[in-house]
Amino acid sequence: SLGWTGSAATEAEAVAAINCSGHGRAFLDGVLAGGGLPVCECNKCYYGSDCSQLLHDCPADVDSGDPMFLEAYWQQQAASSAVVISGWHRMSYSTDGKDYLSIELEKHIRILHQVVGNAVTDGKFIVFGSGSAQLINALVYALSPSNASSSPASVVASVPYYPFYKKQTNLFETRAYGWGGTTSSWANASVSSATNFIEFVTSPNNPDGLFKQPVLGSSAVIFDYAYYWPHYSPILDPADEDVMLFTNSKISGHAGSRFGWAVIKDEGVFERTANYLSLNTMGVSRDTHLRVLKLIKAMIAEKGGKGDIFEFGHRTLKARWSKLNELVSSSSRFSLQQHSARYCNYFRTIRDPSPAYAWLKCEWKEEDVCHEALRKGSIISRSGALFEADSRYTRLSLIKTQDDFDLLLKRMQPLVSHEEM
Ligand SMILES: C=C(NCc1c(COP(=O)(O)O)cnc(C)c1O)C(=O)O
Repeated sequence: SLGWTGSAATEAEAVAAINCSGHGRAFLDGVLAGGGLPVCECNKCYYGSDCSQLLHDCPADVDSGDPMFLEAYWQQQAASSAVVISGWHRMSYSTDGKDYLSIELEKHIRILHQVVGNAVTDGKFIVFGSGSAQLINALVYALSPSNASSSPASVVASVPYYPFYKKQTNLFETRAYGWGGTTSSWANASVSSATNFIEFVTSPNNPDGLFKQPVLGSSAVIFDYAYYWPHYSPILDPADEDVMLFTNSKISGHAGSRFGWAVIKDEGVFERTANYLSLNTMGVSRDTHLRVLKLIKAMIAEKGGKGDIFEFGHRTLKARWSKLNELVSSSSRFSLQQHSARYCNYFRTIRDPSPAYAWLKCEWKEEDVCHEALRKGSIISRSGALFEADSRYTRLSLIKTQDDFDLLLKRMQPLVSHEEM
């Protein structure tokens, strides 16, 4: 018999057995329906107690980068990815590692980077964050001048950029740093050496999927490698920068677990970042440490095997890209960001990028606000204006559920069948 874990296992199995017709799932902590079992939580546009009904005039929602394309993978890896949390698991504020880190989890993060070959972590420090979202401002704080006498750091990014960089900097700004606009607005200005910049560089980029490099030769650059994983990108050389940001949301797909990390070379910057986390939340939930360790161990164990998550992710996104490319190239109405194939050190072959997002351009003259044109075609996308780019562009998330992607194609089909008036 299973002893004290028996009831936890029985509950988990019962909820996993609830049938939601493949268009939803039930959770242990879901709202209880009649009969005392949690309800099915349905994918967009599906409804009914078992999610089997499809709403006919429901828009395809490809707005958020919600990485649900990996849910199917973990349902296939049920045994290797489950963990039982005892009632007395890590109740203390303190952890076994310094600065609210867990020793085994930090070790396995380093192994994961080694196995994938996408980053150098030897001789560098690691800080955990509740999502890399929490580390965005922690790193800006850590890289800003600590004495009031120096001029504030100007936080900048190149268009199109992930909106959080500007939103968070504006919300949390102090006299030590503030949002300094886009790099292009500084390119021509006579930049005095006194202006110290903190430049965000996302590579591959959100939303356009392109590899990016720093533009201003800033003293401090935060490289956001959220998408530098084989699901989305050929793995060229291991990234080896002073400040690198990663998120598990886009690796295992567990955005809901809120776990990211920074890899930092300079000890002073590490200490300031760790101090921020200590004062902000005293680290990341230890329950999350346990779960993420289990997931990372499973991903490492399956490398190169039939359960390799990166093979699953790449295969899934490659298939989605080929269907989307086929649709878009059949008409002059839209165009997609062109990507070039590169040799991938992970798959040891030349491969196309399969970015998380499609950066779609509306080519017809009168459709200069692209996300509105798509909305009329019952597609919810994320406007290019949010990335400070031209409204002729809009972002399509390709990493949501298969239902979301299938509905996107269904809604795109009629749009590419018309010709310009
Ligand atoms: C979910 C989305 N972005 C997450 C993201 C994040 C935040 O992810 P976290 O789940 O907070 O770790 C950080 N950096 C970049 C470049 C990102 O794209 C999105 O753009 O829809």
